[in-house]
Amino acid sequence: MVDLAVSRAGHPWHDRSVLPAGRRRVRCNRPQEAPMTAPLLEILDYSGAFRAVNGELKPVLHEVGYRIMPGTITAVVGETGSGKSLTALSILGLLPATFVRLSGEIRFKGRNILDLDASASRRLRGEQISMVFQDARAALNPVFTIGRQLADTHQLHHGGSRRAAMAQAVEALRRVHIPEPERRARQYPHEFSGGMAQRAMIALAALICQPELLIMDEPTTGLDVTTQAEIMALIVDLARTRGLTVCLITHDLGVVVETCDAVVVMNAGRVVETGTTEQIFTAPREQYTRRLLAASQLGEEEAV
Ligand SMILES: Nc1ncnc2c1ncn2[C@@H]1O[C@H](COP(=O)(O)OP(=O)(O)OP(=O)(O)O)[C@@H](O)[C@H]1O
Repeated sequence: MVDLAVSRAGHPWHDRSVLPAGRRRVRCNRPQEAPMTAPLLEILDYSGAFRAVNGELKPVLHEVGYRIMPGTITAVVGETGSGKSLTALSILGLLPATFVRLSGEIRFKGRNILDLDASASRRLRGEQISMVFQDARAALNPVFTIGRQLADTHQLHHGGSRRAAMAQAVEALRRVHIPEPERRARQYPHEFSGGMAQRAMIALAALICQPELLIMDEPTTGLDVTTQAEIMALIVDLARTRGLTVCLITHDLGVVVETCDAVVVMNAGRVVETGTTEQIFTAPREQYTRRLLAASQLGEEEAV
């Protein structure tokens, strides 16, 4: 397994014209850090299946294994149905009832989180790992204002007065560049645009919850290119200024080459290849990866 600990400095692909026309490159420019040793998250030989109505097991994840090093942005890429989301949902314990774990471990800071009791698991997932889903408006509660949702979560995690929690909510909206945050805090999710709702979700998941690991499942899908770039710039900024570790599930290899430190390539429930973004985009080892890059017209030109 490749350690996804990387330095961003001097990636040769930074100088290559691999971005589609009109794309803005968002760079982390994180200073070179001391070598990191322990992964924040480690998935080991994780296999799982869905139980059909007739009781049969249909395997969907096959000995999945990858590591995410602290402070990095790691992309998980692969075609639809390759197991990216199921693996992420396994980290959060949000799997459908019909999913059966067949083997493996998911270690967070060295501890297997699949064996925690329900309350320890809830605490860990609320406080140290949080997730941003693709459709932020659907993930937010439609009957409460955005400010109230952020303030409630702030109080739940950090206690304190209602007034202080609301001030933190407004500040979090400001930090994610929502204009007029005081006024916006009094609005409901349906009054937010898709991009603004995604920012509010990031404010909630990253700034209010203050997790160590933020999992983002297609956070920019459905947004226009400019909003996508702004959202990714925000995530990169949070990773750089707060040491946030990000696992980014995406189909958009343009976003990956612009923003990520490391890449996990999945296909048909298996990890095909892992490496630094530079390795994956300039010297992919596996044919599947080369095909994926060729299909997106990024990285190696070779069409396989
Ligand atoms: N609730 C479910 N019941 C049965 N099979 C499921 C269920 N959810 C997912 N699967 C199957 O598990 C496999 C992995 O799905 P998963 O959602 O992890 O893929 P993905 O890589 O995230 O795809 P996408 O990019 O389309 O989101 C697929 O074959 C999918 O059909």
